Amino acid sequence: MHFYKYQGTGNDFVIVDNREGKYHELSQETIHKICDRRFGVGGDGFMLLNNKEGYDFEMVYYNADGRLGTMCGNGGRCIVKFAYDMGIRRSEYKFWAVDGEHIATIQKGIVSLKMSNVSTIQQFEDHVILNTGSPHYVKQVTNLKEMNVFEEGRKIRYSDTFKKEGINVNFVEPINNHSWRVRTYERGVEDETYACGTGAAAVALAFSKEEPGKNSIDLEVLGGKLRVNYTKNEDGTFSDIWLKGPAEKVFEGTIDI
Ligand SMILES: N[C@@H](CCC[C@H](N)C(=O)O)C(=O)O
Repeated sequence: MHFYKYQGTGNDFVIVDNREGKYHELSQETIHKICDRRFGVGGDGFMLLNNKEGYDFEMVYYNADGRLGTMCGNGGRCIVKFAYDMGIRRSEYKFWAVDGEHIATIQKGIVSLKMSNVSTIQQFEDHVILNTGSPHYVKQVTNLKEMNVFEEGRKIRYSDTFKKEGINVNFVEPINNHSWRVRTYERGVEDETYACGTGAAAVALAFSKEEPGKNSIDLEVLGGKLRVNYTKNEDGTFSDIWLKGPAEKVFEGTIDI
């Protein structure tokens, strides 16, 4: 199987062009092995680029554990860059993913991806839960640089409340008024990753200003910088959510499956 490896702020993915439909039947075990950093190519996730009527393509996303995933923001940005590199050239992309239609653009190496609208945010005493295409737990902490995100994130992800469905756990610390530092424990990878796009969007919305209006937040993640733009509506819902950042090809090759 010919594969391509892409990364967006260090969130890395193996991508396969499946427009001929040869790879619809890959097993969970095969995908898990491809994503293994010792026995396979290595990646936080695996994606198929499929044909889809009425769209430029369809994105099918699997977590590194080989299970079909919910939406992946950085994966979405990487697959748009992949589509461009494969000759699918558009000024504006329209593609289908597990949570519905997405729009994206590429400008000067920055891939901007429109995320699904968010209507509900659950506020708890010391954390926030919301779904930006994937489920996220967001908690503000101090000394984030020194924190053991793997251990602390894992405790929450495998707590009685979340162990069945799983959740992505984001720890955040403000840098200034418009930027936050974020580190994420990702469900399905079951480890800290260098970035999480739906997590970055979740952090931006979880700590949005009280007043409705347009806003822009910068997120510093282990693998670089992301930006999230959004509109907070009068009724407290969020729309026009854009995830922005770099996405690039790392290498390509073939693997026996
Ligand atoms: N890396 C992601 C999120 C991928 C999905 C996640 N692992 C889950 O199971 O919810 C991103 O960039 O959004």
